[in-house]
Amino acid sequence: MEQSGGPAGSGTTPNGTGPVDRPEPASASASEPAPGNRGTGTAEPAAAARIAEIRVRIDEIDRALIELWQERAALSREVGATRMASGGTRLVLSREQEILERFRAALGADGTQLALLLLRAGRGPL
Ligand SMILES: C=C(O[C@@H]1C=C(C(=O)O)C=C[C@H]1O)C(=O)O
Repeated sequence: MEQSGGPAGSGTTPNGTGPVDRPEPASASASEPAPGNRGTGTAEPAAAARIAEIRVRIDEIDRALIELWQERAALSREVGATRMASGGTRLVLSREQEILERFRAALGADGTQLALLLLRAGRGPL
């Protein structure tokens, strides 16, 4: 995958002053981290240990997000089916606007994009 922050493999940010942002070495070399630190992106043991610890929580959060995402989509589909079976509309745009605004207020422009994906997950593309 393309790395951001400078030309591939340059090892510096665009102005050359920022932190090093180079991809992991593809194969064993002098600069490769010790085996216990592999995959953390640093050869410094204390930093590698902290990164591994934080990643445990990140993985928990990701699992919860995926589960909540799927639950929300199923509930949204159920609302749509219930409404249509009762002669109602498939969508309620005023409610979708409220949700978009909720996410925008909390997270800014990325929140709007996230809410659009959430809404789409529950009803498919328009
Ligand atoms: C779930 C509903 O139906 C649709 C889906 C929505 C959603 O995923 O949040 C919101 C509005 C509706 O277009 C609802 O009306 O609450």
